[in-house]
Amino acid sequence: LHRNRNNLEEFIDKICQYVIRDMDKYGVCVVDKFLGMEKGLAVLNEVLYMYSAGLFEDGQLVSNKGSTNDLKTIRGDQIIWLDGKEHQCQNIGMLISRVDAIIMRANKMHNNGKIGNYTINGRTKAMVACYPGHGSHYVKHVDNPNRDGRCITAIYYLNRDWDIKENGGLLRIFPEGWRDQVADIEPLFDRILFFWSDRRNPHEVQPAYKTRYAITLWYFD
Ligand SMILES: O=C(O)CNC(=O)c1n[nH]c2ccccc2c1=O
Ligand SMILES: [Fe+2]
Repeated sequence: LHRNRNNLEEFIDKICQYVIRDMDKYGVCVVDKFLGMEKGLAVLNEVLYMYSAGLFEDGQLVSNKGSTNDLKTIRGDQIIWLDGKEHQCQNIGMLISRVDAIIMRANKMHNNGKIGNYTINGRTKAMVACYPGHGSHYVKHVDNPNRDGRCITAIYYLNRDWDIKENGGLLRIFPEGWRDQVADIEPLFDRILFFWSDRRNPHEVQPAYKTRYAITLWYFD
């Protein structure tokens, strides 16, 4: 266990350098193979179990232009809020503590205890979101447009064998200052994404045609 702990510490340090550099440079950072296959699957199985148990709240109704241009209301994202200490959520809890470790370490390591210009001192619970397919999407938005305290969005994706052409569900970020460039992020299994939550990063979830799961944490300063 001791050896694993060292590896974990080293891993967290490495990821942390990467997050600090990319957040400073782009305001967006993607890390793949965040937990590894075994732990990633354990998190996915807990999410699937809760979904099959009907624990997700009903998705918000989103009006969608139907094929004949009539307004079709479809169910958008369905969510459940967790603190990771619930029964049957210990792997989700482990994921949350790994992300916390990265953010807290980045806080310490970077220009006297700040990441960007923030001193992170808290976060929301974890929001597990499911886009049920059938074109469910999320319109272009800013997570924190009016200084509600959230400064970093962290999204962990759980979608195995995801084919963006077939299944859609692309996350497109329109980073401020990138002119007409965009950041297209596929919601791939065991991928984690960080970005500044404020107006620097308007983003949208394009229509998904297969069930699409993600776990989001928002960090406060
Ligand atoms: O899943 C993604 O790739 C990006 N997802 C989002 O930007 C996103 N942003 N804000 C929300 C607020 C409430 C419920 C779901 C969401 C949501 O999926
Ligand atoms: Fe968002």
